[in-house]
Amino acid sequence: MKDLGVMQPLLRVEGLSRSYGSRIGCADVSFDLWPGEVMGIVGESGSGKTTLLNCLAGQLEPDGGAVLFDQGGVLVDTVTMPEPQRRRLGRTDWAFVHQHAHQGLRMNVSAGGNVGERLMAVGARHYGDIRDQALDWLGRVEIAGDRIDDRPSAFSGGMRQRLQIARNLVTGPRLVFMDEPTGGLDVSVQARLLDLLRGLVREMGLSAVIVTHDLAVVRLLADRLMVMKDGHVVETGLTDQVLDDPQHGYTQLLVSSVLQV
Ligand SMILES: Nc1ncnc2c1ncn2[C@@H]1O[C@H](COP(=O)(O)OP(=O)(O)OP(=O)(O)O)[C@@H](O)[C@H]1O
Repeated sequence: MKDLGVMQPLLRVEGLSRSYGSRIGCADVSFDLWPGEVMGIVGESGSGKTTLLNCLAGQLEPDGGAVLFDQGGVLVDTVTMPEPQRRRLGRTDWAFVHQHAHQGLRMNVSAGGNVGERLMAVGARHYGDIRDQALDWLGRVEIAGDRIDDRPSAFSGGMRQRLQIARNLVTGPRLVFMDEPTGGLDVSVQARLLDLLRGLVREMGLSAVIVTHDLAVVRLLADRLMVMKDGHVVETGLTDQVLDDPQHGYTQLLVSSVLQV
């Protein structure tokens, strides 16, 4: 029999809340994320998805609650840890894919440099190795190797987003946060990107938290789903279960596309 006693979540979120004055951003959010699991967070505009993601990723200070991350078998609260330690996590164990690629890329640095920089942040020093790995990753995100010295400002929206993904995944992070990774792109470009992301998630066994208002994105990528409304989690469960048999009235509206999300 499997010893379930030794299993520990990668991330444990407890009672996370953040308000903006009297306006609720997110309130009392709790969940566990297991290694290799992808959690989708859905909800209409203004439901608190981005606030929650930013609090999880240490980019926004919550008013209360804990974000515990597994470090060598111990769950450490990343909210109360010293800032330099949290920044280090952001460079090593965590990755953040922004909706707008320019927020996650250095637009005036070459594509290879954008990828190589992350490797250097975790200690890589050998120029040849860094370039080889960058080249390999450009290939994995379907960017031709001869574009390695081009700047992302010369790339299309889809290419920029794929480059941002390469930059984030090259170091093998243990947890990836994604904010609307396919948002703002043409539909055909979205489909290709989604396909690519699905391949990478499966191949690398990625643990991720993905915020989106696009149910097709969670259908393809997320194992589990959290539905948010007015800052609160109203429903949570396995993705297919929630989408095929939504229990909460709000989720039913969301799934039946009555709500404009
Ligand atoms: N900087 C801010 N100042 C004041 N209120 C904010 C701020 N950021 C978000 N809010 C409010 O917090 C609530 C949640 O917003 P949030 O951006 O987290 O939602 P969202 O689900 O990510 O929306 P969208 O899908 O449109 O990005 C909203 O009522 C929003 O108006």
